[in-house]
Amino acid sequence: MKKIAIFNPNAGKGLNQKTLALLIPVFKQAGIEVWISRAKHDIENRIREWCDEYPFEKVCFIVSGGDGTMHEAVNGAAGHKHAVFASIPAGSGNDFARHFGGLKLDVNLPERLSRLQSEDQDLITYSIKKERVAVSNMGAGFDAEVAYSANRSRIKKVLNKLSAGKLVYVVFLIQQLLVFKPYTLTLTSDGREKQFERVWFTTISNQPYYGGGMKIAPHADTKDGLLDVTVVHGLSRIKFLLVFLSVFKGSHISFKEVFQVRSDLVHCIADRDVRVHADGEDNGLLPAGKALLAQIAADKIRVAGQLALDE
Ligand SMILES: Nc1ncnc2c1ncn2[C@@H]1O[C@H](COP(=O)(O)OP(=O)(O)OP(=O)(O)O)[C@@H](O)[C@H]1O
Repeated sequence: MKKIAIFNPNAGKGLNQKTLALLIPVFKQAGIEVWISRAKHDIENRIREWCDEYPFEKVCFIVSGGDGTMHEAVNGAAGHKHAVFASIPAGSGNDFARHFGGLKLDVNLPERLSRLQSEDQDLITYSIKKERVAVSNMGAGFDAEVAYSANRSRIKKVLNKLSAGKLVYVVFLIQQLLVFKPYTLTLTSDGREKQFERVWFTTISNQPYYGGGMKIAPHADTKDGLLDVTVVHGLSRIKFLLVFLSVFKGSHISFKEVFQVRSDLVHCIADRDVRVHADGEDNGLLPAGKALLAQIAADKIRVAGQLALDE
């Protein structure tokens, strides 16, 4: 199997050049090609090229970065049946590795990698302007606005360097709490249509975690062929804050204003333009009245990584 280690030097605290200089010869010796990305979209594009170069060979992409980097990587390999992913969690959130497992970046990585089993896992396909995939979750509303503001802010880079990247989300959570305007949602899931008023956010989850360890869909299972939909609606600003904070523990599901359903196909229409994220990455605005369609992808994603993060 061809093995390629891909590094996003801008994720999290940034790449430690000294560590990498030490590791590159070890990786090469173990037959692992090393590639360092420079700019957004490079990983997606380069992985697509590799998949075209090796159409019938198994290729293991060992990806160092956060959830945004994993989002790029899985989109690059979408439709390629022989791609396997392993994650070196190096971002500020790392929800991919929290659920699927991650590898520590050290000289023993090649040996650990060779012992890992890979398994097929569900993947989300969604379409707004074009068809894309998301591996952990996607959503519309308040959380997408928080992620959008946080990822664009300069303070995230500074806080990441201080290993406090998550703090930026608290800053923008408070800001959005003051300005966010809830929307009306028409949701079709599990074959039924339902309307919700004063919706703060709608999340479509493949796995339990999002936002850096928040248990938004505590019972989500990446092998059940179903998406876990969460709609948080009908709350005052103060009560919404209370419910949102309870997501860290997963206890939000006991509030009557939190609706959850499982479905292989989900259809969302909002009454106003609403911001959408996929794996925490901005996907622009879903225009009012236009449908966001998300479903379990026909093809599974193969992931190697049983050493789940224990944070
Ligand atoms: N292919 C790429 N090559 C280099 N830099 C990238 C690439 N894609 C994104 N970036 C930059 O990397 C940073 C974000 O990476 P990523 O989203 O993986 O990690 P994070 O934001 O630190 O953590 P998380 O997404 O887990 O919260 C941003 O500064 C972004 O501009």
